[in-house]
Amino acid sequence: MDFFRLLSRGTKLDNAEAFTKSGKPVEDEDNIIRPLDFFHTHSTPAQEVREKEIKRQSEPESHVPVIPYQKSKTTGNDVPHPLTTFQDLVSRFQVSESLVSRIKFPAPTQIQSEAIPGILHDRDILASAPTGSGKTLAYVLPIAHILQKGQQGSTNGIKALILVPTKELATQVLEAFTILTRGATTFKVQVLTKSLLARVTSEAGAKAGDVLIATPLRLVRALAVLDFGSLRHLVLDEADKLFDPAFAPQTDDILAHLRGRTQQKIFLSATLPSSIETLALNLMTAPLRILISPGQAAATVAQKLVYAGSEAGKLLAIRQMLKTGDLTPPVLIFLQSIERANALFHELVYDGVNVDVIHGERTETQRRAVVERFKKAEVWVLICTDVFARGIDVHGVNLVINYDVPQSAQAYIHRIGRTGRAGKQGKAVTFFTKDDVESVKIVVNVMKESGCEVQEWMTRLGKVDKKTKKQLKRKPVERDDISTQPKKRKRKNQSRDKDNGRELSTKDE
Ligand SMILES: Nc1ncnc2c1ncn2[C@@H]1O[C@H](COP(=O)(O)OP(=O)(O)OP(=O)(O)O)[C@@H](O)[C@H]1O
Repeated sequence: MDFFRLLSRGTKLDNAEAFTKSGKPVEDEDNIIRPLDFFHTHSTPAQEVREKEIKRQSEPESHVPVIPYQKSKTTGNDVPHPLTTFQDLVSRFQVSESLVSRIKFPAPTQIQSEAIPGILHDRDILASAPTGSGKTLAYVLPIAHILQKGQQGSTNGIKALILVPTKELATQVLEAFTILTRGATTFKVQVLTKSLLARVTSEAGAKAGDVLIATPLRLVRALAVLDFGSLRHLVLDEADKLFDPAFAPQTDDILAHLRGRTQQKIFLSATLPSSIETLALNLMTAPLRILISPGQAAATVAQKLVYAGSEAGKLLAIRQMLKTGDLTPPVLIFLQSIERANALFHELVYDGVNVDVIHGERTETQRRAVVERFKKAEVWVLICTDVFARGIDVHGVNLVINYDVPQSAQAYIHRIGRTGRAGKQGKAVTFFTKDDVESVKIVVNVMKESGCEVQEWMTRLGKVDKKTKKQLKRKPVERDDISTQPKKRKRKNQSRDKDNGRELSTKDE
């Protein structure tokens, strides 16, 4: 096949050694894995690197990097002047000195600079800006100011509703509000947890807070009992995800329920396909459309494609990286299904790696605990499905590995966007095999769009047609089993994983 002829020419030019599954060098093009050259720039032992990372996390605020500005376009009527400094908020918008003093960053990021004045001027906002560019603060800050100033009056209902696709992201948005308003808040921010849902649905008059952060699946069950009479701001964070088939029915119900009540709509994401843009613009009034490097991966992520030959080659590559100390923690590894994530988890646990796994079949408590442990650096390698691809901000993730090629450009951009955040540098590696002949084109295209250096064979791949793109989104590539474990142990692991799943159906939402 032409693709593999191109590929083999490209990889040979790489001047990299090739290995069989057994670790012996070979000439053969099949079943090969090539060393990941850019990892070889540092080979510090993992423990030492970890200590450095912890030290870096506790650096004083003055070391916070300024996120560089990128190509942007803001359109709409009467586009407000961008914000130059956070201090401008005091003179231009009478934001309190105490609120501004809690911002720990030296300057607003580009999206903050463009969106904050728009929100404070009461405009609807449709914004696309790269992963890790500070979109959360871009809406949390102005909403906190408006609520603190008491411009809402003293009614009891929900004044701001923030919709997000995952519970982890909901918790993160709550933290952003808490950091900004700690000790001085005149309003209450709540996540619609299982217990809050139970309270508002069973106790007459139970309050859901001034700001409610919710996932669509849970919110839709509480719509009838929540008081949206004073709603002023509706934020859809990861807006495109909230309109994809997994959430669209609930998101539609929520928007229909709120029709006519919401005063300001703010939709954000790092990826806004044109269909979602059209849909969003139809829901808005005289919006500001802010596009910062739309459809591109964050410029701070060094992207790399690695031909792994076969499924066994991928596992070998991971083991090789572990051996050489190239798997510098914290690391995220994405797989296409829960079953595969569990299988890789059992392989790496068996290898003695400090690893955990997060996906939709783990209970809410387990998910919370895993994220906490990963944030505290108690877990070094976190295996995940796309449930962890959106919005999650873990300080200093060094490396994202796409063990399985993602099924869309959006999934790829969000997955690799877990590294290279807030102006820091990160690395992303995508393994592919001959099963990925179409999906790898999507990755190459994003690499080209993001200005990455691409090898000669990549430039000849062409694009995926629309039909194939749709098929890929709907149905993941069928792959060989990951597990190398004896049948008996494999069955034991699978039954333990199933128990986790059963626990989910009774304990989780
Ligand atoms: N002005 C700023 N300067 C430097 N860092 C900032 C600034 N504002 C926010 N950050 C930090 O940048 C990181 C990424 O922010 P945030 O999670 O809001 O990104 P995002 O654009 O929403 O990303 P994603 O698209 O992945 O959800 C956070 O750790 C945040 O604290």
